Amino acid sequence: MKLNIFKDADEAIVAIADYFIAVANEAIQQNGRFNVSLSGGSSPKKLFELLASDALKNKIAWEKVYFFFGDERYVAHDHPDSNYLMAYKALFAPLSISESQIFKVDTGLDPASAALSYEKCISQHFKDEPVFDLILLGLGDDAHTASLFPGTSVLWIDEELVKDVYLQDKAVYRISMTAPLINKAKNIAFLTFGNAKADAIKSVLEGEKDIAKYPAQLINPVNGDLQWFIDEAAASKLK
Ligand SMILES: O=C(O)[C@H](O)[C@@H](O)[C@H](O)[C@H](O)COP(=O)(O)O
Repeated sequence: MKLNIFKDADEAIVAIADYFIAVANEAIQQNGRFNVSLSGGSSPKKLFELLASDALKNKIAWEKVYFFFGDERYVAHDHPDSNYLMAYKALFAPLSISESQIFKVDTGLDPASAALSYEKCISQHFKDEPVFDLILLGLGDDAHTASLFPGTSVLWIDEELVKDVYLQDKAVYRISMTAPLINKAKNIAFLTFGNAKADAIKSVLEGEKDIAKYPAQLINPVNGDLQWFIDEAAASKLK
C-alpha cells in the first residue's frame, strides 16, 4: 500500500489524474483496452473534469476505455444523486464517450435484480475473471467505501460480485461492488481529502481491525496495487 500525501486537494487530484493516465495507457498497450470502475460522491468530480480538460483529454485513447461504477445510488440516471449523472456531465459528455463503453447500473429494476443484472454485465464483459485495471474509491466520514457501509451485511459477502445494500438510517438502497470483486483489481486508488475525512483515514489506516466499524479496511488487493491519494488535511490525524 502506498500513501501519497499532498499539500491540498488540487495537488492530490492532479497526481491521481497522472496516475489514472499512466494505468490507462499501460492497460491499453498491454491488452488493447482499459477497464475502470469510477467512484461516486463529490470527491472525484474535479478529477473527471481534469481528465476531460484540454490539458489532459488527448493523453488517453478514450475509445478503448470501458467505464463501470463501484457503486450507484438506487435512483434514476437523471436524478441529481446519480453517480452516473455526475460522471456523464464531468467526463462522458465532454469526451463524447459512446454509450456502448459505459456500463450503468439498471436502477429501473428492483434493487436485488439491479445488483444481479450488474454482476452479469461485469461477468460478460470480462468473460473470465473480472479483474479491473483500476478501481477508484472514495471514503465516507464513517469509513465506508463504495456502498460498503458500517454494520451492513454486504461487508461479510465472499461470493457475490455486486450486491444491493439497504441503508436503514437513510431508508435508501445502494447497489455496490463487493470487497471480493474490488480486491481482484490490478490497481485500487482512493481519492480522499479534507478535514472531515481525518478521523476515518486514521481509523482505517491506523485503527483497530474492525471491518464492521471501518469497512474501508476490507480493501486489500489480492495481487494488485493499492494507493491512497490524500491531502494534508485528511492526513492530519495520522501518526
Ligand atoms: O456513491 C457514493 O457516495 C460513493 O461511492 C461513496 O463511497 C463516496 O465515495 C464516499 O461517500 C465519499 O463521498 P464524497 O466524495 O462525497 O465525500
